[in-house]
Amino acid sequence: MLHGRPVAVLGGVRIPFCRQNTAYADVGNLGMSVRTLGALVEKFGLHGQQLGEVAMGAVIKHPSDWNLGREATLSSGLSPLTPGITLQRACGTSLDALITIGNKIAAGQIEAGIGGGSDTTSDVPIVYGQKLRRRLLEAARGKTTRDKLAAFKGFHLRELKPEFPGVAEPRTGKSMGDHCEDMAKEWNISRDSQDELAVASHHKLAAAYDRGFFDDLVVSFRGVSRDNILRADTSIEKLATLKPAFDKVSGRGTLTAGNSTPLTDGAAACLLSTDEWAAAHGHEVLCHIRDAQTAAVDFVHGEGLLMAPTVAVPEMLARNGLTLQDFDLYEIHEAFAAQVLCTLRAWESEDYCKTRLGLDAPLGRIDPAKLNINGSSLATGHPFAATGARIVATAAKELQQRGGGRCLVSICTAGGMGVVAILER
Ligand SMILES: CC(=O)SCCNC(=O)CCNC(=O)[C@H](O)C(C)(C)COP(=O)(O)OP(=O)(O)OC[C@H]1O[C@@H](n2cnc3c(N)ncnc32)[C@H](O)[C@@H]1OP(=O)(O)O
Repeated sequence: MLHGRPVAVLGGVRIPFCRQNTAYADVGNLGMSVRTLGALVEKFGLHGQQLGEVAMGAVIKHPSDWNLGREATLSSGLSPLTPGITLQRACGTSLDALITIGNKIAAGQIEAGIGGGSDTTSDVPIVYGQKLRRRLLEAARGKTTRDKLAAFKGFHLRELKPEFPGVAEPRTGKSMGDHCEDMAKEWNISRDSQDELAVASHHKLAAAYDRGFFDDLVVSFRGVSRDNILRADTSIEKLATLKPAFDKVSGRGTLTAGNSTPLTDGAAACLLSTDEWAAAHGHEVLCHIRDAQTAAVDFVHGEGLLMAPTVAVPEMLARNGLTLQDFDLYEIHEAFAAQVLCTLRAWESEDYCKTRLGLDAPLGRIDPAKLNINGSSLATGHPFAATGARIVATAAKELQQRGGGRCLVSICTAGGMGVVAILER
């Protein structure tokens, strides 16, 4: 989809992203989403207005969040006649939310809508095992005290053992970091190159904050005004001292706390519309979403878990008659420094491009000076479902400030998928 009416990006906002168990430990997805949507409503003067749709998502979600998109909309200041939907594609969630809104706009179903996402790694749903859950339901249904007590016949204390949401892939039992460590070994990605990319991300983000780039993109929340993950004073020498975080035994582990995204809380959202709606409401169009694509890899049988963007991008380029070099900016989500470097190396590899991607020649090298120029997830942090909207808001503003250009957005996700898009002004 998206090839219908042009889909305009009018802008976005986010709250500062915060390390797990810090400033947002007691807020949860709904609180973060409401603050973010409320700020977007404020920024674009949307009080009381009815939009076509709000699509929000969260990866780690409480049942009490209910339909997060609708619940957050109801507290955002928008008209209660604005519908809301909740969706989820792991780390690609809010880019997918924006594509969903964009497709509705392109198809002529709505004139304007919001896409975004939120994630908490602090206020996570911790549940009891199935046996105790069944007992509790049975007890709740019991009409008499005797019935209720009967539900606990044979109860054992071990049933109280809590179950935490896992960060491991259900099919492999390995964490994202374990999978990315495998990828780094397969593609011979050195520790130094990972640390260099991580330090550069922090320095670029700090510089962007210092020159005021984020002044209208990041709204303070809970007394925080900048991502508390950002370390402007980090250095390659400091990162070199950190121990491997995932492969701790082989002596060949290269992923550390410094070149991996930390567990993060945060939320972000963007406003999309038709060109006509933007003009009628007095808003500048920052850029358009030209196209988008998703792909998946068979990580269960050996492909790199986070390599799906390498497949999605050439499919999207071919459809649009573009080469990998036809971009002024590249926003590649930094799940791990190694994942970005594996992706770039794969696109440069003649063997991979021919045998895996079915291309005649490698996609080639990109200009590193155009990559994540305002920092990315290694420095901002990565609240899974918020990252896509953070990236689109950042890239749209950068394109507007430059007065034109084209940006490739690329996000890898858990479950071996990739979501990519082209932004253009
Ligand atoms: C598709 C996707 O996006 S997949 C990605 C999904 N996300 C994930 O999987 C999250 C991955 N990350 C993690 O699991 C965790 O952050 C880990 C395991 C990497 C690290 O966890 P922790 O060990 O708790 O990290 P912690 O924040 O304590 O940092 C460890 C040390 O490194 C130091 N450190 C971390 N980053 C930096 C930095 N940039 N500069 C200097 N020092 C740093 C810390 O100060 C700390 O030092 P200390 O031990 O002296 O206090």
